[in-house]
Amino acid sequence: MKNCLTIAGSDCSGGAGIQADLKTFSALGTFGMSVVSAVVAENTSRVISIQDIDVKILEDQIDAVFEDIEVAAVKVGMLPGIESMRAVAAKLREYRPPVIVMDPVMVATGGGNLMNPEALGTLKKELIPVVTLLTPNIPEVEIIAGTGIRTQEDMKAAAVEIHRMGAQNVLIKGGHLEGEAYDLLYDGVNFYSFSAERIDTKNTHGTGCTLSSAITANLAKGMDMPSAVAEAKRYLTEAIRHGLAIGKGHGPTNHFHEFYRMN
Ligand SMILES: Nc1ncnc2c1ncn2[C@@H]1O[C@H](COP(=O)(O)OP(=O)(O)O)[C@@H](O)[C@H]1O
Ligand SMILES: Cc1ncc(COP(=O)(O)OP(=O)(O)O)c(N)n1
Repeated sequence: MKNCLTIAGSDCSGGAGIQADLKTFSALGTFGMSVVSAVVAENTSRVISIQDIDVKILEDQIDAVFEDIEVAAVKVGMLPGIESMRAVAAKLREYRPPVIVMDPVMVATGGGNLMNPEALGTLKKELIPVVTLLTPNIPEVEIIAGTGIRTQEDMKAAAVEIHRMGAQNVLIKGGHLEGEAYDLLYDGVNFYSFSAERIDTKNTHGTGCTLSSAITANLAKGMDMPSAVAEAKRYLTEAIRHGLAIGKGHGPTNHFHEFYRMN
């Protein structure tokens, strides 16, 4: 079995963050480990408060995993600010895991900033250049690339721009656009399109976390990038289709649906 590590925030309501990542790692047959970067008091409707994890214990958690266990792939999610970004970037440069997938989490679906906007420069300078794959949503692309995104051509231009910043691969998620659920992968040479039906549901809490951790697990298992993304999107689409109407706001994706009992 391959070992996957998530470095991300904790969502106490279980839909996003390390909780979504660990459920996804397990559902896809990998062993999941977690380094907590922040504790977020949030639910399906709102973010109440955030406690950043002290940098020393953040670094110690990463050391504890890497000094003892072989890590096939790392997923990086919420990093709340400059200090945590610098610490994680330094540890990733030190341990050089074979795969690093980063979801540059900025804002929760229910509203609420999960990244200090002042950390944007650090994200671009220290983290984007070390990742195997960056998976921004449309608002995140607009902030990182500094350009508005309306069309698939806009997505292509922004993917090229983010690749130039140092990400080996860029997957722009189109969930925030209208029409089919269209995502675009760029590997520096080729573009790959991934389309799925848009499911009519409000239960989409944790979709970005689920997709990036599913890609991480698939890469850990040895899939090439386009296959890892295609399979992860199949998994995610079913997890949304069978999403759970839990809570008063945006319910979470469901990791234990029939699709995975059959595969
Ligand atoms: N209603 C939906 N039906 C099917 N797929 C969706 C739906 N909403 C989002 N997706 C897909 O979920 C993934 C995450 O999308 P997005 O909402 O853009 O990111 P984030 O969750 O980070 O905001 C993408 O693959 C996107 O195409
Ligand atoms: C702790 C934590 N991390 C990440 C997110 C955002 O997750 P995402 O998968 O983008 O889902 P939405 O919340 O945007 O639906 C989070 N909310 N909490």
